[in-house]
Amino acid sequence: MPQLRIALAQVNPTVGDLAANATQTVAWTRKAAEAGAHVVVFPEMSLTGYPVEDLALRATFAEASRRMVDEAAVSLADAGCGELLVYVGYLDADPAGPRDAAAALWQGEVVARQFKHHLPNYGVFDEQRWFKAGRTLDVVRFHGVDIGMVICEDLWQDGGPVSALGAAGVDVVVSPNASPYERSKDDIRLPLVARRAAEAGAPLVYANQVGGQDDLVFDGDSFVVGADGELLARAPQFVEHLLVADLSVGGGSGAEGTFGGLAVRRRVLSAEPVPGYERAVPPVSEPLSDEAEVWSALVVGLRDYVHKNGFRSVIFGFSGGIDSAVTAALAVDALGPDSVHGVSMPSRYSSAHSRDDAAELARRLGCHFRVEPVEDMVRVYVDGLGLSGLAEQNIQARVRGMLLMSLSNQEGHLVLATGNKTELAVGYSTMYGDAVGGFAPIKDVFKTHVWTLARWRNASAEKRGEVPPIPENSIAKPPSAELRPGQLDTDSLPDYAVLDDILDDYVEGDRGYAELVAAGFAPETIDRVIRMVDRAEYKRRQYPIGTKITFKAFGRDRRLPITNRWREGEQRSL
Ligand SMILES: Nc1ncnc2c1ncn2[C@@H]1O[C@H](COP(=O)(O)OP(=O)(O)OC[C@H]2O[C@@H]([n+]3cccc(C(=O)O)c3)[C@H](O)[C@@H]2O)[C@@H](O)[C@H]1O
Ligand SMILES: Nc1ncnc2c1ncn2[C@@H]1O[C@H](COP(=O)(O)OP(=O)(O)OP(=O)(O)O)[C@@H](O)[C@H]1O
Ligand SMILES: NC(=O)CC[C@H](N)C(=O)O
Repeated sequence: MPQLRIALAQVNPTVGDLAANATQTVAWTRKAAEAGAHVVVFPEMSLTGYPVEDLALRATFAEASRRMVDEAAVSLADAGCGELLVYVGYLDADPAGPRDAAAALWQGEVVARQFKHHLPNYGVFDEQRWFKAGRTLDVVRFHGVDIGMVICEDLWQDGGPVSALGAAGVDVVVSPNASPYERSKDDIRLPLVARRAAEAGAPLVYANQVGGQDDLVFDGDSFVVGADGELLARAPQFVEHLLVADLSVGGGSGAEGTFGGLAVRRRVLSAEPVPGYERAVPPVSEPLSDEAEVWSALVVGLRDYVHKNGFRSVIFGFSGGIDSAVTAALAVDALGPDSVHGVSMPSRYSSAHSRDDAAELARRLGCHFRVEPVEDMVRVYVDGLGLSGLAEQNIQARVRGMLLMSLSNQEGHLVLATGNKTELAVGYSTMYGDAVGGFAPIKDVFKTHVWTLARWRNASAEKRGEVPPIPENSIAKPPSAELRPGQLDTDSLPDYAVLDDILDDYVEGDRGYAELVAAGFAPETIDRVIRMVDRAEYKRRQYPIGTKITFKAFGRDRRLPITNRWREGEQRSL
């Protein structure tokens, strides 16, 4: 039976940096060559990065991407990797329009080229705006093995391109992917791909991107399944990795023609099987636990946003509360303590424990910390403008926001916003105040989940014999914005456990009023929450982006009009 060693290059490309991504392709192919691989599979659009969004519509970018594929083929050959068959992803364009494309490179040339067939157009994806769909499948015979390819969403279609490849006959299917992380998505992908392998009647090689890109983070988790769906190899999540797997597969006996409406083309590169060699046992990495997975997603999303945008450090307010404490622990895990600057900005309403807890947090993390009282600055506005009530309360948050932005301008740190998904949902933040910043690491984490993550992070530190980073007091105390004497979040909001349950149903589940009542929530609480959520749309639009970890994150996943008189449960007939 012919053998083939396949390497999955789980890399972290940077959108738009064609030259760096091509250099990365050569470097990782070299590693694959050293590992004795015959075939290397990179993620979807690995030369351009993913998603390129409206860059896809720029003719100059598409042209540069097409040129880079040819240059990459030559560079690979020049680097002594010409005998490896290398699958890369890139942006193509032809008279029909832009294409999400993959190419097979061999001996300095592009030997196969295929466009994505199914263009996802839901959630965060707008691919029908960006690309035209392909209609062909390019199979190559390499070392006597027929290799077909499909790109990401093509795998998610029952009876799609994979079943066409199965009908045409292939020995292996390789698949470049850029599948963004969402909680528990890995539990869906593996059985899905196993079903596709059965449909193809061949092993399936699933190579996924890793790393952060704006509000998306990719977990990698690349793997190989056999024709029977058995998991043969699996890469670790959230790190760049070269996964190498040996496959013994049936030798090329497929047909050309039209299958499932798609034209299957074939090209023979080399009919001779590779001489027998000793197979290695491929590694099967264990997936991370639920909380470790979310934590890693938030760390990688933050780190890549900061570094890929040219920053070396971040700054934000340390209030002694749980949100800024979790943000600080994430920032230190992502960037190291020397790149994190905490600022305590006490006002007349700040409690002694909030200052102490903030200082203790900084001590435990070993990050930079300073105290900048805001009382005098606040007084200038309050007295000068005659502010009172909510206006007086909010000016404290606004002075803090201005102070942080000024330090950012002066010292070059990126400002982080510390708001969580619950606050964002109900509009519980001050615009141009605690909502300022360039990136919001926990904006897709519900408040109750913030506490869970804090406890998990402390417990995992303890297990390693390290100091738990988050002061116990920040976890245990009742949350307060401290904008007026004795203020508690629960003065304005329902209890967070109830609130998060309703939000989960209304925001994530898109449930209607009657369904929320049927779920057992008190009608007056539902009314109140729905009104707060709907009214806060304008605030969310102005909020910084942050890493998506849920099925439906605020932003591209949930696009609602701001000017909107529809209210659940308030419909009247004429
Ligand atoms: N549809 C619309 N489109 C565009 N802009 C709109 C708007 N509706 C109001 N606005 C503007 O928004 C302003 C109101 O928003 P804003 O100034 O932010 O103020 P607002 O939402 O009225 O008050 C902030 C709330 O968040 C709470 N808070 C603040 C800070 C931190 C925390 C925390 O615990 O983390 C909580 C605070 O206790 C208070 O309940 C209006 O004065 C108006 O200028
Ligand atoms: N006294 C303060 N010193 C420094 N930063 C502050 C202070 N008060 C608020 N902030 C900043 O504003 C954010 C909003 O905090 P606030 O105390 O209003 O409520 P919160 O949403 O419960 O946040 P946290 O749990 O971090 O306190 C904080 O996370 C922090 O970054
Ligand atoms: N890039 C894509 O086609 C991604 C879509 C796919 N359903 C996924 O999230 O895995």
